[in-house]
Amino acid sequence: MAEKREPVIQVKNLYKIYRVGENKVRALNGVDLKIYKGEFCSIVGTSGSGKSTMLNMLAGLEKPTKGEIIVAGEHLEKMSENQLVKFRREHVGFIFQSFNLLGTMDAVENVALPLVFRGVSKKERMEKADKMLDLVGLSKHKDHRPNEMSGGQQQRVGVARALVLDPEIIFADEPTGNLDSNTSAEVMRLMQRIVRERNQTLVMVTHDNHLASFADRIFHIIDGKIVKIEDNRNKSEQIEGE
Ligand SMILES: Nc1ncnc2c1ncn2[C@@H]1O[C@H](COP(=O)(O)OP(=O)(O)OP(=O)(O)O)[C@@H](O)[C@H]1O
Repeated sequence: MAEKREPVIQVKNLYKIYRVGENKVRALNGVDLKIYKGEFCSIVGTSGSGKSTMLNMLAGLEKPTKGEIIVAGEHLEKMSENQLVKFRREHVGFIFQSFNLLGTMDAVENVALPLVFRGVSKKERMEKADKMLDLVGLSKHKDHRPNEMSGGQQQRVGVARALVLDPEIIFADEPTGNLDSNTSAEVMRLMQRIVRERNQTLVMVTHDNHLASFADRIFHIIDGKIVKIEDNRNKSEQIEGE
């Protein structure tokens, strides 16, 4: 059972409170959750519910007001900025809504780019990027630039680029926000398959219940609180901690 395994992400009593003038906004208002290795989890909620804040905390992009965030055995809330940069480089991959591809580079070069910062040789970079593009079904588009590809193809390049470093955890913020519903479903199925095959952990935030349902488990967030966890694998519902 998943519950017996060590979680790769654990959040305890997490709060993020923003001050806006005289007011306090409780973006996260006491969150507890566990995510296990190999899971595809989605965090779903309406605009302003706290999804992006949650993802930023889990990825070490922002500091909490209170609480613990333990990712890959490390306490993020205790880290300095420099330690967080190192943590992200070593453990985390990102898939963005806007793809963030470089227009002057072709698909292989875009996918190989993160490896440049790792000091990987050119030959090895190209080989790895080439393999990743095969994995995401873009074997025929390797020398295409972003403006010579469809939105779905561009996002598949984005997925390949996030995975080329073989990160333990991948974070995706509305990864198909710019795509039509059929293409979105295709990208979801692709992410689902790859994460399963490679036993990676994927955390996605979205406002879209249908897209969220592609995940193994779905965390519903309202006003900075997880109100329900759906388990798609056995279709039962559970409340965290029970
Ligand atoms: N830097 C900030 N300063 C003040 N308030 C903030 C800040 N960032 C977020 N908030 C507030 O915190 C709450 C949660 O915001 P968050 O961006 O996490 O929501 P979200 O669910 O991702 O929404 P969306 O789907 O619209 O992106 C909102 O009320 C928002 O106004």
